[in-house]
Order: sequence, then structure tokens, then C-alpha cells
Amino acid sequence: MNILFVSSEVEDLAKTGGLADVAKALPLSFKSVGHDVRIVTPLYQTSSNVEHAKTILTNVTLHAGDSLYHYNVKQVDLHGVTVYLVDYPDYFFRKGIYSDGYHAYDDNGERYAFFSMAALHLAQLLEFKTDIIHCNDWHTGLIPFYLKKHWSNSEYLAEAKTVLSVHNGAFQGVFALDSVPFLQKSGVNYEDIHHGNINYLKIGVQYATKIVAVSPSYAQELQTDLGSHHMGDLFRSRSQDLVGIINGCDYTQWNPETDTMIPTNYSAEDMNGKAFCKANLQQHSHLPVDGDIPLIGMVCRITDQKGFSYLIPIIKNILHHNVQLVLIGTGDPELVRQIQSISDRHRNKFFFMNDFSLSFSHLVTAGSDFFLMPSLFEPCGLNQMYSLAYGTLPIVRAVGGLKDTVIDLEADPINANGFVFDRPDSEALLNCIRKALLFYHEYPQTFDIVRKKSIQTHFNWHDSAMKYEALYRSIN
Ligand SMILES: Nc1ncnc2c1ncn2[C@@H]1O[C@H](COP(=O)(O)OP(=O)(O)O[C@H]2O[C@H](CO)[C@@H](O)[C@H](O)[C@H]2O)[C@@H](O)[C@H]1O
Repeated sequence: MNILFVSSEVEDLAKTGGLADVAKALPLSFKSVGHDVRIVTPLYQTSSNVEHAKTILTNVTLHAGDSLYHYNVKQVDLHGVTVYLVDYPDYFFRKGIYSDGYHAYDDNGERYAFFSMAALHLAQLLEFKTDIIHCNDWHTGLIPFYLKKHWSNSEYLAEAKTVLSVHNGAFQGVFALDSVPFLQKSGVNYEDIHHGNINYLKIGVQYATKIVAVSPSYAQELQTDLGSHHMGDLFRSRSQDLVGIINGCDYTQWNPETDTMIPTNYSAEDMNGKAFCKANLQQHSHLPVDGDIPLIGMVCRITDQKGFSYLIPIIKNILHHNVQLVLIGTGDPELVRQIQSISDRHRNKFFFMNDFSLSFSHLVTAGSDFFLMPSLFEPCGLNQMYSLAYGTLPIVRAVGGLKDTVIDLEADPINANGFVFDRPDSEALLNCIRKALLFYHEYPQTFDIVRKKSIQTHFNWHDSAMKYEALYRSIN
């Protein structure tokens, strides 16, 4: 099949979170089973690995309402998959991808409406006869709508079907219609405008041929009032076309046997290297180097989604125990300030790195004993899969993809690979962490068995790609 995979971020080129991981791994899996898949993504000022990008379209003109856009298209190769980079500096040559670090850019509505149009436009210009357009999150939510309104007679796009993956339904892209002038002229239906605003994700869910939630549990949650980010009616109305497909783990990047970013390699058969990684992590984190102290790691965007509202109040209680905590993340400045201040007061137990570092994220994943992910909601979650691959037992809340991938020790001792709590509150979280610490101290042999087993838990991208493929075939 000919698949156009459109994403605002792609691992190795530009990344703020898990969307990028998926936008690389899934197309590569499609390619490996013989599909012609092309990725479309913006060329940002901060994009990596684009020095040798080849310009394939120069100064092409896109008419959008009364506006005229002149843009270029560049091309790079990502492990055998062609990536088209939409080059429009006015929108994408900025310090950040979506924000200046504090505030979302005012013209995000315009930026991604243009990007979505350009993705369709360039498929037409490049004569790519498309079977499937795979959209991802709100940034590309307008594509199914544009396709229907403006490209239904196109030789190359008329037969295309759209699939929208919802990686994070909390981000919906809500913009005042009058802030996106060309959108006013593109035939938006009256019923899609709410108090003068247009919601890109809603439009996507409404018009896409199929909708994919990135885990089966998230697909169910999206149809409840509590878990739907206020879009329950819409998701319920599309329940026949909504499926849950769990993400995979990219074991070419996340494998303790081959990882070149950690100080030494190890495997389920020989775990010695893990202790060395722990010592190295303690050193890098300016913590006492002591193999007996349980070490809890965390790698995430610092946002409410990740459970900080009930984690921050009990960090002090966690640190009353003989434990070390290492957290790397960037995000909400107020949460960052609170976390930094706790870390400053507990320097010998809690290291906080307010940065985005791939290599340190690998070291935390390998060197920790436990990986904390107490998310308020978690569409799929990738870091719990990464930590399982490194024998680092996840402590998670039973929500979304976390529920689908982590099995609690108390609930199912035979198949357990981590620790799970239910209620999104400080007490439940603290109890769960205490259980994990107790287990570490009291049952070291069982702890070793469980972590060896966790390394053998696999979530292959190939399996997920096959589910997507079956979905594609069902609509083609
Ligand atoms: N400071 C830092 N330094 C280095 N790396 C960092 C980092 N902060 C985060 N990362 C990396 O970013 C990715 C985060 O992925 P997640 O899936 O866990 O969350 P995210 O909420 O961004 O993704 C959303 O989309 C994905 C993909 O579908 C869903 O799994 C998820 O539930 C949903 O919220 C991981 O690769 C992680 O290692």
C-alpha cells in the first residue's frame, strides 16, 4: 500500500515526546513488510540530521482561501524511509517546536493548518497515489476534512482513506476561527464552530475514516465521560470506527544488550552490568554510590498528565525512606520550580535534571531499580516498556496503556512485571511505592526473578504494525 504518514515530530529529526518515537518506528515497520510509506513533517530550525536534505520542490504555490503560500520541500532518508520536510521558515524557523518554552506560539492554528494542507498538496505534486493518509494528533486533525472538501477530485488523493491516531487527546488544538483566516474560507461547517472556535482534533475524529487510540484501554476510556477529555459524545458516536492498538517498543534503540549510550551492556542471563550502570547513574546524579539503596528513576515531560499533582506533595515522604530518586524532564515552569526546590533541599537523595537528554534518559532507564510513572492519564506510555526491557520495574497507575502493559505483583504474582495502583491520589501512590521498596529489601531473590522476567516481556512494533495493516486493508 502507499501510505502517507503525517506527523509534527519524528524521532531523529525533531522530538518533544512519545509521538516522535511512534512516527519513526511505525513507518519503519511498514517499510519492512513492503509498503511504500513516506513521512511528511515540518522542517524546523531545530531539526537534526537534515544537513544533507535534498531540495525536491522549490517555491511551490499553495492557494488557501485568499492566502498564497510559497514553500519548498526537502527530502531526507530515515533508515530507508523517505521523509518529506515542509520548508516554510515563517512558521517553522523558531527556537521551539510548539512554544518558546513558556507559551504556545500564537499562530499554532495557522502553522499546522498550513502544514496539513501542504502534506496533501505535496502528495499531489509528487504524484504519490495515496491509499492511506495516517494522521497523528491535533496537528494533522484537519487533513481528513481538507481531503474531503478540496481533494475529492484529485487523481492521486481521491481514493485515499484517512486514519487518525490519538496519542494524546488532552491536546486538541482549539483556535479562534478568525485567527486562521484561510480556514474561514475553506468551508468549515457551521456545526464545527463552537463559540467562534474550531477544534482540530474534533474535526479529525469527525472526518477520519478510522480512529486509533494508542492502547485498547485508552480506546475504552475515550468513550467515557471521565477519560475522554470532554469529547465522550463524539468518541461514542464513532465507536464503530474507533479501535485501540498498543504501541510497540523499538528494541533497536532500547536494548540493554546493545545500547551504546549506557556504560556497560547486560542481559537477563547476565545482570552484572546493571549494577555498574546504577553506580554510574549515581555518580552522574551526584548521589552516594551505594548498590544497596533502591533507586527510583523517572523520565517524562513535566506536565499534569504525568501525575505531578499527587506526586509532588509526597516526594518528601518518599525521601524519608532509604531511597534515591532521579528525575529528568522539561515542561511546565511552575511544576519545574516546585520540583527543583524539593531537589535542592534533598541534594543527597533526589537529583532533578531539568533538561532533554537522550543519553541521560537511557542511563536512568538502565541504572534505576524502579521506574516511576504515576500518570493521571496515559494513552499508551513508552517509558514503562523501555524500563521493562532494562529490568527496571515500573511503578504505574492503572490507566490507559500502563494498565495494558504492567502486571501488579500483588494481583498476579506469577506473571507480575511491576507495581500498579489505582486511585489518582497521593496516598495510593505512596502505598504503592512503599510496597515496591519493601519487596526490594525483603525479597531480593524474587526481585531478581521478576526483573529478569520483565526483560523478556516484549512489545514488538511488528505486531502493532500488523494490526494497523489489517485496519488499513479493512477500508481499502
Ligand atoms: N527530558 C527528556 N529527555 C529525554 N527524553 C525524554 C525526556 N522527556 C521525555 N522523553 C522521551 O519522550 C518519550 C515520551 O514518551 P511517552 O509515550 O511516555 O509520553 P508522551 O506523553 O510524550 O507521549 C504521548 O504519545 C505517546 C505515543 O503514542 C503515548 O505513548 C503517550 O501515552 C502519550 O502521552 C520517551 O521516548 C521518553 O524517553
